Amino acid sequence: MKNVDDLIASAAELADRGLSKGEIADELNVSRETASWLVDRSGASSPSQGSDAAPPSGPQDIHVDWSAIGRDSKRMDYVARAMADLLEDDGEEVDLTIGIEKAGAPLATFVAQALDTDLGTYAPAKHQWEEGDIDELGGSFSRNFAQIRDRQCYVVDDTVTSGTTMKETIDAIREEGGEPVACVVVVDKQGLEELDGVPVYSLIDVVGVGRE
Ligand SMILES: O=P(O)(O)OC[C@H]1O[C@H](OP(=O)(O)OP(=O)(O)O)[C@H](O)[C@@H]1O
Repeated sequence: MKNVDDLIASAAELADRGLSKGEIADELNVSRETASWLVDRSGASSPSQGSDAAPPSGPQDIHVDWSAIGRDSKRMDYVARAMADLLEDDGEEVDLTIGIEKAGAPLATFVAQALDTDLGTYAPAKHQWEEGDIDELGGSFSRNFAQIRDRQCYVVDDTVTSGTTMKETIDAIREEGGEPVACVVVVDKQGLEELDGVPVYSLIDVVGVGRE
C-alpha cells in the first residue's frame, strides 16, 4: 500500500529526474499543490535542512489507491459493470469505449465487454513526454484497437484529479471526428458534472470539507 512516505520518495525521485512539479502531479495522480508539498517535504528530510522547514500540516488532497480493485480481474469486472451501468442511459448508438492509458485501459476493457462495444485506447500527451514543453506534444490512439472513425463513444479512466487528461481526450476524439457521449471514472476529485458539454460520471466523488 502507498503511504505518504512512499509518495514523498517518489516525488523526490521524479524531481531528481528533472520533472517539474506539474509533471510530478500528473505522474503521482495528485494536485499540483500536493506535488509541491511532497517535493518540499523530501527536501526538508535531507540532513542539510532542519525539520522546521516542513509545513505544519499537509495539503488538502488525497491519493487514490484502487489497487485492491486493479490487482484482481474479478473485482475489476464488478466495478466496471457498475461504471457501465452509469453510462447506459447516455447514447443509444454508442458502439465504442475509449480507455485512457494506462490505468483506464483495463477498466475500459471490462466496460466495453459489459456494454458490448468495441474498445479503443488513448495515450495522453504526458506519456510521450521526456523533456521540453509538453504543450507541443500530442496524444495518440493505439492502432492495436478500434479507431474513432466518426463514431459516438464513451470515455473511461480511473480518476479525475484536475480534469486535464479527460479534457485532452475529449478534444482528441473530436479532432478524429468522433463524438464523446459520456465519461466515467472510479473516483472524481473535482466532482465534475460535465466537461466541455460531455457528462462525467463517477462511482465516487471526493468532496473537500472545511476548505477556504
Ligand atoms: O485529471 P488529471 O489531473 O489529468 O489526472 C488524472 C490522470 O492521471 C492519471 O494518469 P497517469 O498518467 O498519472 O497514470 P496512469 O498512466 O497509470 O493512468 C490518471 O490515470 C488519469 O488519467
